[in-house]
Amino acid sequence: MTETAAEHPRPVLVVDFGAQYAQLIARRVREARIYSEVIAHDAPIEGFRAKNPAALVLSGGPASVYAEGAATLNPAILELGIPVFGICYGFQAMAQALGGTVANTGGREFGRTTLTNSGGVLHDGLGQTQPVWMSHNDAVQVAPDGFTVTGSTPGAPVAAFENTATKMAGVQYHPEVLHSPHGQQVLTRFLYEIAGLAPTWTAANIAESLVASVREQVGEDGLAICGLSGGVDSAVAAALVQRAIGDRVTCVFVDQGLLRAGEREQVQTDFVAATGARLVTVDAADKVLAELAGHADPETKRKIVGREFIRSFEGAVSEVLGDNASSGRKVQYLVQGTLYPDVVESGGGSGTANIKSHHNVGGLPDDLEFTLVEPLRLLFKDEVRAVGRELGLPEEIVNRQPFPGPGLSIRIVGEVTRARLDLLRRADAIAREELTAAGLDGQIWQCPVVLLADVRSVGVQGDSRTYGHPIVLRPVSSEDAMTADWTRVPYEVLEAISTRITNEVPEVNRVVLDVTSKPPGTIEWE
Ligand SMILES: Nc1ncnc2c1ncn2[C@@H]1O[C@H](COP(=O)(O)OP(=O)(O)OP(=O)(O)O)[C@@H](O)[C@H]1O
Ligand SMILES: O=c1[nH]c(=O)c2[nH+]cn([C@@H]3O[C@H](COP(=O)(O)O)[C@@H](O)[C@H]3O)c2[nH]1
Ligand SMILES: NC(=O)CC[C@H](N)C(=O)O
Ligand SMILES: [Mg+2]
Repeated sequence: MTETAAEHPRPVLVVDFGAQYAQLIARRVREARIYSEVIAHDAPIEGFRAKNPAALVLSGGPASVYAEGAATLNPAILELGIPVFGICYGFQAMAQALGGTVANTGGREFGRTTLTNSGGVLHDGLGQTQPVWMSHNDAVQVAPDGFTVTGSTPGAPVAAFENTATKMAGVQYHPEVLHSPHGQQVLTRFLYEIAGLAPTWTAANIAESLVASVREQVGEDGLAICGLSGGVDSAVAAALVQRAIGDRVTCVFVDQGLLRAGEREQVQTDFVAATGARLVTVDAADKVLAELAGHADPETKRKIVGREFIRSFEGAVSEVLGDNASSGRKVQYLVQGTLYPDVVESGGGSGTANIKSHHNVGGLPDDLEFTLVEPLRLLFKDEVRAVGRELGLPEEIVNRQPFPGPGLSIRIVGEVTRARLDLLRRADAIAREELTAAGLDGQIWQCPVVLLADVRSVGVQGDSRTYGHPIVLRPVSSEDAMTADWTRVPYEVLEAISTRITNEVPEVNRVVLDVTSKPPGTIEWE
């Protein structure tokens, strides 16, 4: 291990004008293997300079550039002398700032549109026309001096422009969404051909840079505990931190009584076997179930779980310190495998709504005394998996389906009781067994099994009337959990699960399938 911190790569900064897709753009830049982060459009110019960006991408946004109070493009950032790419609002803002004109021309376009190419570097090799995804009311009327117009659509005669001398370019459409099939290629052409950047952000470099920043944060003698769940994110976070500070980190696994069948044993054996990490297990089931008693509101349950995790970590400190407990040493740092979707759904983005408080972000108590170490906070799951592979974690861990920290508490719609947990565990084990037996684990992102504890319906079993609970199957496919679709599980497999659950779990007389995408639904029911 080297002792010097690896130099952090110069980022491509995505300047956020209130876009739906700012993080998605950053992710697409990283897919082109160039490091990228999001920055607020109104961050002070010193903030931009401090990041030493390699290029800027100006995002879309809801405002009109000519409107009073619109999110303004600070002209100083165009004078940093670095390449700039504008998307939608960013394209319009750039046009206006550089002397072109933007107006509401009546040419609004939403959804699929055909772009006609007219030369240039961005669209080179894409043929005469290409489908692009649009979402705009305003349009650039006149491109700024020095820019060549390289694309047009029926509603936007100036739909793309570029100035290779100043390394500036922009497009009215959204190259970052999958519905613009050549979008990634266009973005990549900007990065490589116009901005002249090299693809160096690989899993190996990511791991190295994250290890270096953890080492810098925790310092030479800081002690840390790492919340370990058996899931992908905490396993990768633990492995990174282990690399950074060696045995000064101890993993703590908390059993809140909300786990699925077999999970505790799996963490204790698999993870320790794979990494040799020191593991302390906390049994918090009695306390957590007592705290959850009487609560049916999802956000209340999430906050209780979040708070109790921290209380368990605090309680584990003396065991972690062991012989050092009397020496006055402190465990100051708490490592969590928090990912970007956890942050954004908890309302942690700039101006984003709170959808649900993830226990490790929005569910943290106010009196938290640990300093958080969250090396994966800006990444998406597939990026984390790549880092995990790079660190040598086994595929069984890296490919594991996600399971939420609040566990079965957010899969029981209603109050959480031991009897309900027991019922749900039996149903869940059957669903998992059948999906695995059918070889579907690789296709499914995860399959929450949900108990509608306050709903009952009438059934007939063995010629008798039953009045039981429904179980919901929620198999989903996803790339990063930000959006998801319901997985088309073959009917035979669904039938096997339904038959077994209703036969083997006497409290259940109905099994239903959730056929809702995200949005409008979310993956978990609470
Ligand atoms: N049972 C647990 N004991 C200790 N820490 C936990 C536990 N469950 C969750 N955490 C902490 O909360 C973080 C967020 O949980 P989350 O479920 O999102 O991640 P994960 O379990 O590591 O990965 P996955 O998303 O694959 O389940 C974890 O990375 C871990 O730090
Ligand atoms: O550790 C976690 N703590 C939480 O509080 C939490 N809430 C949701 N999830 C997981 O996040 C992903 C997206 O879930 P939703 O569509 O339900 O928001 C899915 O993978 C969910 O399982 C959580 N994970
Ligand atoms: N998606 C966007 O960035 C839209 C930009 C601007 N608000 C328009 O309607 O034209
Ligand atoms: Mg988990």
